[in-house]
Amino acid sequence: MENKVKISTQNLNLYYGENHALKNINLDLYENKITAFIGPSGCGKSTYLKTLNRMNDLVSNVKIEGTVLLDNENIYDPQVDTTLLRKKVGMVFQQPNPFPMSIYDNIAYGPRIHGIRNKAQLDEIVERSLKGAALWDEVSDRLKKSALGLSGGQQQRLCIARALAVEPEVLLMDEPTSALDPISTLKIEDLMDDLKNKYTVAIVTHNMQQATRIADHTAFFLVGEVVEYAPTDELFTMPKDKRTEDYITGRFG
Ligand SMILES: Nc1ncnc2c1ncn2[C@@H]1O[C@H](COP(=O)(O)OP(=O)(O)OP(=O)(O)O)[C@@H](O)[C@H]1O
Repeated sequence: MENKVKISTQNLNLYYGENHALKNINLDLYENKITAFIGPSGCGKSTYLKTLNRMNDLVSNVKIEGTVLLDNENIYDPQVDTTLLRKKVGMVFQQPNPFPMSIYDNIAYGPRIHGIRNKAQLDEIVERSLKGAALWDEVSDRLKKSALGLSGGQQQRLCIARALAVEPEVLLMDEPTSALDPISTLKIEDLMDDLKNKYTVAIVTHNMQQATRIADHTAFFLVGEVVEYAPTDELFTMPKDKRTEDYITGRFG
């Protein structure tokens, strides 16, 4: 299948005060594909991920230059409504962070904020989102119970369901399995493979095996730069840059 660009990053620079954390990033994310960002700690992977739905806007003393096109529209245009942007480009974090409320209310939270009040409609969204996150069968009989009673892996799938509830087009995941056991990790990886049929997915991971298992494309970051970006199997079997080769063979990082 041909690669269609969903997000195009052009000459993106980001500074935290004096720290030039992203250096001239040019990278395209493809629709209905999973793109992984790998690289040593502090190289800018999370920072880059967060530029894709303007989460860094919330950091004080940050300066962002360049362009990020989502379906050919610049998300950094001053006219852009960041609430709507973040509805389109959802995010899942490293630590599962369900709200201290029922499973149902966790999922209904976003749709309610966007004005949906009708009970039947909310019921339908909750069921669809939990099914989409492969959690429905495990929780359908306890929707009114606290989300905090779920296991870590279930909580992370709940957070994915919460992201799906507002019908995003892109899902950003920042090390979504690093706090989970191997079985929960495999469940989330299977789920991601499903999700890409409907969404465009970007994931930061420290786990190179994970990138090879799930990602269509992988970008290798080093001190704020993208050193190499390629189809995952190429990047891991025939890296073009010596620094990529050194990293994937475990010589540093
Ligand atoms: N909110 C912030 N304010 C100031 N500096 C920050 C902030 N967030 C990140 N940085 C700095 O930006 C650089 C890139 O950090 P970032 O978290 O993006 O790296 P990373 O590759 O995701 O690292 P890790 O794998 O450890 O999560 C680092 O030098 C970090 O100290």
